Amino acid sequence: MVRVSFDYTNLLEVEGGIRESELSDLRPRLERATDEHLQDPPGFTRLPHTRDLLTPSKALAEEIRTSGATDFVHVGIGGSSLGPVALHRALNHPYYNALAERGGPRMHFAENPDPNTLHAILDLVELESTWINVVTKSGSTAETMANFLVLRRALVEASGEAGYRERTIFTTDPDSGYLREIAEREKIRTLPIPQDVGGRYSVLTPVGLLPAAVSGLDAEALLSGAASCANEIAERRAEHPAVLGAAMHYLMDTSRGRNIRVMMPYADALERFAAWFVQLWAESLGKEGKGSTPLGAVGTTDQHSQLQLYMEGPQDKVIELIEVENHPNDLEIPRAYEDLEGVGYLGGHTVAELLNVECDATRRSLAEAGRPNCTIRLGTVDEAHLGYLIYALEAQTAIAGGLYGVNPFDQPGVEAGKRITYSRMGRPGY
Ligand SMILES: O=P(O)(O)OC[C@H]1O[C@](O)(CO)[C@@H](O)[C@@H]1O
Repeated sequence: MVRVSFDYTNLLEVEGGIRESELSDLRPRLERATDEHLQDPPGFTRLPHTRDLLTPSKALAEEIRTSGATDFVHVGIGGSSLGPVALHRALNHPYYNALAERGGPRMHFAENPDPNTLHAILDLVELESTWINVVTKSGSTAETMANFLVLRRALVEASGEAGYRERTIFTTDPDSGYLREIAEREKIRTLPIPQDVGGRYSVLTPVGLLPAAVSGLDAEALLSGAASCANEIAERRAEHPAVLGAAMHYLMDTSRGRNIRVMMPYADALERFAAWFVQLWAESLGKEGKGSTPLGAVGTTDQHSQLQLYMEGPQDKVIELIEVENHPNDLEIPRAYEDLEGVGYLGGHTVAELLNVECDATRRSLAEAGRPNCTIRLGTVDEAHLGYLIYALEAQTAIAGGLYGVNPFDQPGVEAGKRITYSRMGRPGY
C-alpha cells in the first residue's frame, strides 16, 4: 500500500503564511486549471495506465542482465537523465557499483560533457561487456551526442562494429531526429519516447523504465504507484492535496513574495530526486517573467549548511520537507559512554529516529520563526511510493502552469545558448 501525504499546516498557520480567504479566492481558478488538465490530458498522464512501453523495456533489460553485462552506461542529460539517476540513487545500494555481488551490471551515467567524468567511466568499465544506452528525445543534444561519440569509438575499438551494434540502444523519438537516422543506418535497437511526452515528464517512459529494470528495480511497481496517484486525482480533482499544492506554491510566490521553493528530503536516497524536481518545476514554469525558483537540499546535512539562512535570512523561501516514515535498513545506535551526557543519550535510539526527530525539529523551529514550510510524508522509499510522488509532482506542476498562465510543456529560453554553442562548434547552418 502506498502512503503519501501532503501537509500544508505550516503554510496556513504561520505568520506570513497563506490566508484561508486567499485560498478560497483562488479556488475557482484552481478548479478551472484542474478541469482543463483532466479534460485535455497531457501525454504523461497516459503513462501509468499502459504497459506498452514497459513490456519492451523489461524484455531488453532482461536480455542485458542475462548477457553477462558488467557495465551499463546511460548517456543523456536533463530530462533524459535526471529521472533515471534519481531512481537509481533512491532505490539501489548507494555503493552499488562497488558491491562484489550485484544483481546486474554496474550503472554509470554520462550526463555532462565533462572529460574527467567520461574518462572515469571509461577507466572503470569492462568495455567488452559494456552496454550503452543513448537517450535523447530530440536526437541531437550536443552534450549527449559528444558523450555518445566518445563511448562509441571506445566500444568499436574494444569489440568491433558488431559488438558496438549489439550492445548499443537508442532511446529517442519514434520517428524523427539524427539518432533515429543513425539507428536506421547502423541497425541499432531503439526504444521510443512518445512524441507528446517532454523530457522532464518522461521518467515513466523507457527513459526511466529501461535503466530501472536493468538495475533490477521493479518498474511495474513504479507505474502502479503512479497509477494510484492518477486515479486519486481523477476522483478528487482540485481537492487532491497534490493539486492543492499547485495553489499553495503559486500563492506563496505571487502573494507572499516567497519565490524560492526549497525541496529538502530527510533521506540521502532522495537527494537526486530533488534535482529531478528542480528541472520539472524550473523548466515548466520559469517563463514570461513568472515562476518560482526550485532548489534542492538534503536533511540533516543542509541543517549544518543552509538552515541558518532559512531561519533568519530573507523571507523569500518556502521549505518543503520530505519525511520518510519507515527508512529502509534502519540501525540501532548502541548504548555506550553512558556517563557522558552529551553522547550517552543517543544509545538505544535508532539512526532513522534521529533523522526524523531532526526533520520534525526543523519543521517546528521554522514555523516558530514564522518561516512557512510544508511536508510531504512518504511511508517508505520504494518504487511504488516514488511512482506516486513522481506523478503527483508532475500533475502539480502542469496544473501550476494553468495558474501562472504559462505553457508548462515548452522551454523556449534554452534555445539561444544552444544556437551560440552550435555556431561556435561549427555546426552547419548556425
Ligand atoms: O532529450 P534531449 O532532447 O536530449 O533533451 C535533453 C534536455 O534538454 C532540454 O531540451 C533543455 O535544453 C530539456 O528540456 C531536455 O530534458
